[in-house]
Amino acid sequence: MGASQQEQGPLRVALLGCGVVGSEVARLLTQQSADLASRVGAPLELVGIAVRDASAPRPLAESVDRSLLTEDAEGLVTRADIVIEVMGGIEPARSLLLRAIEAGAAVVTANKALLAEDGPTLYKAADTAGVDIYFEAAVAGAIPIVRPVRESLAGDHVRRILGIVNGTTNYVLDQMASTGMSFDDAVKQAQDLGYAEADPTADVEGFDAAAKAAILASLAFHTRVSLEDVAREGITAITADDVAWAAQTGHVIKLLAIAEAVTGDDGAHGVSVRVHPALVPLTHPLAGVRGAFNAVFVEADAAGELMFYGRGAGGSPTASAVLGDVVSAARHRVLGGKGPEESIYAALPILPASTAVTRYQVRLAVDDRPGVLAQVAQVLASKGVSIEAVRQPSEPSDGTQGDGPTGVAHLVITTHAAAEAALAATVDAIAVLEPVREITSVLRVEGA
Ligand SMILES: NC(=O)C1=CN([C@@H]2O[C@H](COP(=O)(O)OP(=O)(O)OC[C@H]3O[C@@H](n4cnc5c(N)ncnc54)[C@H](O)[C@@H]3O)[C@@H](O)[C@H]2O)C=CC1
Ligand SMILES: N[C@@H](CC=O)C(=O)O
Ligand code: NA
Repeated sequence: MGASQQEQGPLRVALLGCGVVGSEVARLLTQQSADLASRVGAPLELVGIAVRDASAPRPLAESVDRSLLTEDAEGLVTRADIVIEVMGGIEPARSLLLRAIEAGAAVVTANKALLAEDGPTLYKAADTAGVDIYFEAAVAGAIPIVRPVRESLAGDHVRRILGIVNGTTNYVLDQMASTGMSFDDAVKQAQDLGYAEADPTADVEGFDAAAKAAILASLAFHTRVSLEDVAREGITAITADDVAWAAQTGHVIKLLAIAEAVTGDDGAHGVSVRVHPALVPLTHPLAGVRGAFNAVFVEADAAGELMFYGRGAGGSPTASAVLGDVVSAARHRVLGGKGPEESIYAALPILPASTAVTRYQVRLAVDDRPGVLAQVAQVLASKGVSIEAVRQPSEPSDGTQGDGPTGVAHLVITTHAAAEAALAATVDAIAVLEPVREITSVLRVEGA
């Protein structure tokens, strides 16, 4: 350690929230204090942990001094050099972060919901105050993806980001596919394991993935993208039957987040961002992303394809990302310098998700008699939707439809890439054909 570093006094660190992530941040800050001091060039002193109820029992590592727990979050943020926000929600998290920034503190947050709703207010406040704002933990937990997109790829042109960015839904879909567990039981397990948000609706309805997609899209395309710009569909409509049929046809269902450069009908360039369940071929690397793991593919003009993989949820992995940000902010305090500011110079229009063309798989139950397939194919042709494959598989081996009516055949039609509107019109026309009993599901196919 150099002389100037030895003279540096401790940096005061305030922690807001002591739940799944906060308790692990506190543990790492205290257990690894010697290493952190060496890496930063100054000790990091945890000066307080804001909680709702300081007397409530909570599992905390022995290294953490319980007298640091306080219910005075407002007072705490004004006496710190670095404020870590891991309490979640919009308020009071936003007000506390703004207050910390105004008081001159650098801030680190894992709060994707807040960033996707009102990130620009925080970024502007941080720019005005000349302090750092870091948020690696807000997207894909432990996986370094914010920093690579925000900094490492700052000299390139990102074309597309495609990934699994929600651990809870990936865990749920994986459990349903691999063990036959029910949706509700799998969600409960994800909650018990610390993957789910305080309200797991945010996970299963796709809000959490949409917030992360908005954050990544903003960084990748130098354009403000907020939660409401993201076309969102969660996994609550996915049935055990869908999961079984996906396997039968060589796929697995994943909740995907996709942000891509698109060209509108008028030739204008823009960005489209969407989150929805999709069929992924078993041969694609995303199909092998199990449990609460996440994976993100980035396609950039010069770099080509990049893949980021790791634990996307859970206390310890998320705390790792938080601590990395704390070290960056702390180094700036010691050595000078500052992290990047918001980059929105491109200001691209946000185009509807329907601008993107994708392949689809349409599953339907029809009368089991000659000529039906020809009728269905005729509708597809008349709507300009090209067929890639038609299968009439036997029912899934788990018998999910095994006691259905006799005389019924199941058709699985995979299309070539088609526009959303053309596909919707096609499905509507097929549904009213006389031998068609039911359109069982319509799912996008990605990653072929
Ligand atoms: N759990 C995970 O795997 C990940 C969580 N995150 C984000 O990290 C943040 C925290 O998540 P978790 O630790 O899982 O949540 P949690 O619900 O386990 O912990 C939140 C903590 O903040 C405290 N808190 C909430 N409002 C408060 C207030 N007004 N005053 C004082 N304390 C308050 C709660 O009492 C609780 O201790 C959220 O923004 C979440 O989206 C990000 C990545 C992964
Ligand atoms: N609830 C989130 C936690 C991490 O961001 C998830 O399941 O991915
Ligand atoms: Na991350």
